[in-house]
Amino acid sequence: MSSEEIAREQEHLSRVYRRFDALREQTSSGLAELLRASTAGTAQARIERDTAHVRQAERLIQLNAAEQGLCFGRLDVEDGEYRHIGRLGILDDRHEPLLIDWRAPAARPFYLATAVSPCGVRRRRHLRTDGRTVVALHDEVLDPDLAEHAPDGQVTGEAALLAALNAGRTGRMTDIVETIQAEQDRIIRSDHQGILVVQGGPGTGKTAVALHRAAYLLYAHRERLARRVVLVIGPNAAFLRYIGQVLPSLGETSVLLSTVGELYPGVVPERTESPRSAEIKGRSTMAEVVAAAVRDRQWVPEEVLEIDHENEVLRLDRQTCVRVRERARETGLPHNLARPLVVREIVDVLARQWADRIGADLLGGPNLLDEQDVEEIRRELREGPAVRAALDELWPVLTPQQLLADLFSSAERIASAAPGLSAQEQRLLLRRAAGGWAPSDAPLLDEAAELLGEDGRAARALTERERRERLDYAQGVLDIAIGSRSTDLEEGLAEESLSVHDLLDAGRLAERHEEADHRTAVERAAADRTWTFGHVIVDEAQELSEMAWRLLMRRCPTRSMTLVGDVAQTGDPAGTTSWQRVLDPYAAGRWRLERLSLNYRVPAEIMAVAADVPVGLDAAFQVPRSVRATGVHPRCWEVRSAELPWRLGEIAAREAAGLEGRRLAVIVPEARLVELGDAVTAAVPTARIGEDPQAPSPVVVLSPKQSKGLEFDAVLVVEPAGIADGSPRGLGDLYVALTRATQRLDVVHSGVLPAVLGRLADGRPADPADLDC
Ligand SMILES: Nc1ncnc2c1ncn2[C@@H]1O[C@H](COP(=O)(O)OP(=O)(O)OP(=O)(O)O)[C@@H](O)[C@H]1O
Repeated sequence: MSSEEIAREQEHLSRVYRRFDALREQTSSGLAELLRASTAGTAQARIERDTAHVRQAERLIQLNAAEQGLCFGRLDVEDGEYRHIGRLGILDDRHEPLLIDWRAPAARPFYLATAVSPCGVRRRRHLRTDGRTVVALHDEVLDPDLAEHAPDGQVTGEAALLAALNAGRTGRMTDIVETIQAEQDRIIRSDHQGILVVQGGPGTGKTAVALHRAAYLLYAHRERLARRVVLVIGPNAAFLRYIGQVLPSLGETSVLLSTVGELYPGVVPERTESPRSAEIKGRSTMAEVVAAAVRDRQWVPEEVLEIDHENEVLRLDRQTCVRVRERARETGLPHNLARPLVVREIVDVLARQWADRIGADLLGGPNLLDEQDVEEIRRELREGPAVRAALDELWPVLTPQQLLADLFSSAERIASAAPGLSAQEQRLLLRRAAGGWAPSDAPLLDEAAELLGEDGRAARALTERERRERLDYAQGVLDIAIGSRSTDLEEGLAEESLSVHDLLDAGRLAERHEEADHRTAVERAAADRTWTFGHVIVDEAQELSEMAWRLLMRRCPTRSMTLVGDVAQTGDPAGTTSWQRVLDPYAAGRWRLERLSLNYRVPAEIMAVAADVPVGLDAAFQVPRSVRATGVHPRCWEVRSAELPWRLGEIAAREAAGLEGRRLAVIVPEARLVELGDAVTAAVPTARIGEDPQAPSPVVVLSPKQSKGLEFDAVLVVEPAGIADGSPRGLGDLYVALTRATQRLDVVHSGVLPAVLGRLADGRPADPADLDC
């Protein structure tokens, strides 16, 4: 590329940055002014100031995020005009576009135009920058006339893409705004309103597409989505850390990243459990089990319930209790909300019994007590400890935590609530009441919360008490103000002058002292179980259980969702191998399936080895086509079974020594994670077992499940047969393990290789041509 051309681009880039700096300065001083502004004023004025504050702060975040690689492309269009494309839109002083946001319609041809279908584009240019300096240009000439005269005959095609794909991995996913491909762009900007499912093999950019779709939707529907927040669900904490920087780097903060297990506010899922019990708890039939567990707590005595009252005994017979229980159930109210009815009816029965006894006319006349007396008896009974204890037995107030802890710690309760489970399955649910929660509990807690209902009375009482306290305080302030009024004023004058009371009553003063909720929408969404999100994105969606889907659907009644996954990679026994089975119950006929077919992560040589694995699962699977080959073929090491740990350590140490800042994952059968992990860490002290969600290490030892969604420069897959046989979905796990590498794959085994790795077993170097590269 000629140096004049680079100089011309540099001139434009410098102009863009000058304007960018001015905008940032303006935004940050506007923000500082808002912060300095007094906190006085009407509630309305405060709301307006808070809104302006949030807007300015968001704008500043967007500007800061966009600084690196601010402008990355240029489109030359047919009328001789050109547009620069970047991370955000910037206008000059005369409101002419200096830079177009990558999400704006005018930028779209940058991602879609091809030589066959140029979309009015003559040339697409990628700018490579270092800080604020243009260092290289890559042109793609889409107009045949122009191509003939292109300088140095440069038609660089996919140079920017390949540069991005060949770069070393840092343990943090980066955005792909500069190189989004046409099939990805179509999904990112899809205007489908309901559930969009993106099915694609490993490395096809599903995660990248999902995150860029979130950024696009926030751009296109900012008002609605920023208020309601976008929820992004990932499989585990390490994965969320891996993707955590992508949306902030695009200036988007109205996004909550979470696992399903963390979606029940206040519960941190730390308990480990077997995949088998997680699978049982993930079944949709568990909704019925939870409902039955609630019903089981609505107790009636076998014959009579006796209640001590003032040294006498009141009696509730079974029939009465059954009648009250049925009436409460018939209301259709959640359990806790139906309790007042139960209390009312039971107390009434007892009060009448007591009144009959103490108000009886010994001469046989009518009862001597009037309705007021009976009302007094009701009040006394309601407050009596014995009656309260009886009510707690008949219809206790329950929290979801209490309900499930009681259920899972009692074989008897499990047997009663889950008669459909075999005795062995019931045993798998049994556990100690203490010990916290597992990820599979969150959907059950949520289900229980729906059935129990929040008992809002306590919260309402608290709000009322706080309001009264504020009023009392305000009244006190006014009284002090009146008390301290000057006494020097002449009488007449004092009457005429306005008092504080005339200007402000206690109610309005109290309102001023009301604490504003300064939490962001994302913080509020995270703390609120009943929050409904503007859009929900689910990554590795094939792994979610039926119960997890029930929870997510409740959080998104509009069904505005993007689900990305690969049913060939399903590893969790609770997960699915059919989108239809998962979605039809919630949105039959209203979900759309899109496919991604190109593999950006895994080089052709590795895919040639991995390609037969999903075919072993289902012959209909289409393996994605790799966009690049590296010339590096996977290697296979056979070692003696007894020697595996130390030989693995030796191989890992050799690989680690040649990493040069790159990252290596050693993926082992889950059952041998600790044993083989120890062997690797003994040989490579910097290695870690399990990806650290806080900081990645250059060498990590992972189970296939832990490696899901992640990628590394080099991968060592250990004992593939152990992975394939390790669980009912073992082939899915093996496919995941084999497709994590961006550069090189090695396989270490002691036993026979699984048949699906035939190409590796043949010792034939994998041939990229097999994948139609
Ligand atoms: N258009 C693109 N430009 C540059 N890099 C891309 C592009 N598309 C995907 N990638 C890169 O390819 C790699 C794989 O992408 P991603 O993790 O999104 O794939 P995936 O389909 O979610 O994979 P898996 O199902 O195996 O987890 C990532 O490093 C991503 O940044």
